[in-house]
Amino acid sequence: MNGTDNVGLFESAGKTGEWITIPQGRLYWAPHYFSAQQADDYFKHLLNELNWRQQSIRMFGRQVLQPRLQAWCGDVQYTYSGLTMKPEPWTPTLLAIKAACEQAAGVSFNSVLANLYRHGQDYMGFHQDNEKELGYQPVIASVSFGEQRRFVLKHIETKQKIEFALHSGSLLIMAGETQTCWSHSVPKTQKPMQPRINLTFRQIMPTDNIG
Ligand SMILES: O=C(O)CCC(=O)C(=O)O
Ligand SMILES: [Fe+2]
Repeated sequence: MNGTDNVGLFESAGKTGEWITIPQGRLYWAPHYFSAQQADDYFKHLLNELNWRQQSIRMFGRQVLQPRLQAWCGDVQYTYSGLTMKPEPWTPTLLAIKAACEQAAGVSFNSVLANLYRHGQDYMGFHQDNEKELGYQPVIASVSFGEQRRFVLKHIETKQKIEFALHSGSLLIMAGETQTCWSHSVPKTQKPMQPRINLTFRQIMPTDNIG
């Protein structure tokens, strides 16, 4: 990680991570939250268990296929970029990982967006996870299994960039003002890349409760 001060050290059940204060945001970074073996097992299970789909979203009035596969699981549906995703049920693997993430995050999650980057040409462009269903200052826990990919945070105003190498077994939590003041992305690359699975756990408010 570059360009920030690391503040405080945090331990949870022997899995060491730290909360990091960035300008207008807060991150928790635990590079080895899951062991390499555990991460490898999770990768294989998730690859088989989840109902991976390549979905299309509306962009500039056109339907565009997303450059990755996704699955949405949990207790509530979710709409973003004009795409409403009905949730698939939790699997035992997802529930185990969710519990581990909740321990570090100190909050509970009711949904997960799973992303499968099949190769280096699969990516996620700069975006903010700031839908109103996520509420004020959402806490989003992101775990990675499989291939290591770059994760780039960019401050909306100052354009400052902070980069993480999200390798297998790592946990990154975004909290505080991070979704308001920063966007984030997983860039594509020409380098040969093996598949990577990312899970982002979220707490979604049921849409009827939003005024
Ligand atoms: O794959 C990642 O690390 C990021 C995923 C992400 O930003 C998202 O699902 O909103
Ligand atoms: Fe995101």
